[in-house]
Amino acid sequence: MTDKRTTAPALLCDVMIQIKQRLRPLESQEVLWDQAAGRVLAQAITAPVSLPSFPRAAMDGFAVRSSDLEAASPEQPCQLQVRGVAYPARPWPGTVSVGTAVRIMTGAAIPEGADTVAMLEDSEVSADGQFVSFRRPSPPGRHVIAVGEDVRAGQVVLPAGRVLRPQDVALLVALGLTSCPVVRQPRVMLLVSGSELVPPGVIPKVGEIVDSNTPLLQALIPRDGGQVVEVLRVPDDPVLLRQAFRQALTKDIDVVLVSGGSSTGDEDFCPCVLAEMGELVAQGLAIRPAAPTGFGWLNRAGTLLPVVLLPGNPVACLVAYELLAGRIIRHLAGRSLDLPHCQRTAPLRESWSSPPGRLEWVRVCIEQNQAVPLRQRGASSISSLVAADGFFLVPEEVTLYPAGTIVTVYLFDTLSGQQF
Ligand SMILES: Nc1nc2c(c(=O)[nH]1)N[C@H]1C(S)=C(S)[C@@H](COP(=O)(O)OP(=O)(O)OC[C@H]3O[C@@H](n4cnc5c(N)ncnc54)[C@H](O)[C@@H]3O)O[C@H]1N2
Ligand code: MOO
Repeated sequence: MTDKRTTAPALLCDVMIQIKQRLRPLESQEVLWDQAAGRVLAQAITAPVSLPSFPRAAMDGFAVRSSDLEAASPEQPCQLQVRGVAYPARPWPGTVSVGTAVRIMTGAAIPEGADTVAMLEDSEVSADGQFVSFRRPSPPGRHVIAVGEDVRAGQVVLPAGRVLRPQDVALLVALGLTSCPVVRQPRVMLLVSGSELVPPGVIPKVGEIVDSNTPLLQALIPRDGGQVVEVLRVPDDPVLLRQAFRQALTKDIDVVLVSGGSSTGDEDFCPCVLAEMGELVAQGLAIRPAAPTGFGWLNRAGTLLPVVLLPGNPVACLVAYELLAGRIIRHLAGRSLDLPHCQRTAPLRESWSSPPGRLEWVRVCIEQNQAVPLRQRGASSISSLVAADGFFLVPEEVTLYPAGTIVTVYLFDTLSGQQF
């Protein structure tokens, strides 16, 4: 094995520039509507039809000719002859002629001849049901949903790049579309290195620890539109690591995330193996925590496979995922590179000093609308991640945020149900 870290830590932004230059979002695939929510639309959708496609009643009442009720007043009600009933599934087939009305239910097609719906509440029906009278006019278009009022045929209803929401899928289906083109989901391989690791559910002996990074990553990756398709646990052994990297080259995957073995310890072989078998672009990033994070490429038959070396410490693993790996997955998935968290601003309750030249990721709680950095700062403390409401970032050039500085807090909870 060659020498350990010898170069200065790379800037995260420089690594991201290379990634954007060398990697394109994945190709599109057609999915059925029931698989579309949460996927990224690959092409804009143009409405093939108008919605509604026929004029519809917005209220229960009577479809009438507005001109018939022009003179209606409490003193001189207008009486019309009732000719039939229009239901949503059973349109009334005739034409509403002068002096006539058709009872109509909400959602039913407005029959020919009628141009307004007089509400049921404004009507008085004769005992035999043959006539109906109105005490006030109903202007043209009243309680009628016109053709194209919701969507006009030819209109762009959803732009390319949209992460489809449930209501977007409802619109697609309402327009008669049963599938749509979406960006293929990046397929991710997790390569989990560490001789001390036992899989989730196995009771560790002394010296062993449970692999908690795999569940962490398996839960984070779908948030960014990726799919974990392979998980491989490998002891800290360069021969087995080389074998695992070779295996990665045979798999139908788009990204490799390696957990552990990224640093300078005697058994941290991942950077060297990556350098040997591909290209190690960065060994160490100017970030804190997760400084040992590495990045590089494997070359699979001319196609570049990005490889992120995530530090083994759980907090560092999460930070390296959020700042680098998650961004690569979102880029491939056609999503924004911005952090996907809900954000809020809050003043810092106490001052915060930060090392120069490193982007710092700080765990924080929101208390009484103030951002309170956590006391527990260890890179192996999973409970600190659980206790935190979110994090804020301190840019490379900042060394001090005095108390009261307004920081942007990225919240771990994705829905804003939480009350602070
Ligand atoms: N001399 C130096 N030593 C270290 C440096 C350094 O710059 N110089 N950096 C430290 C930092 S910062 C970190 S972070 C760690 C990163 O180390 P590795 O990526 O090589 O990770 P490991 O040594 O394999 O593990 C570190 C720690 O995390 C535990 N671990 C590993 N994998 C998992 C997992 N899947 N689930 C839960 N916990 C895991 C592992 O047991 C170790 O306790 O290096 C420092 N050292
Ligand atoms: O990245 Mo390490 O977790 O800073 O200790």
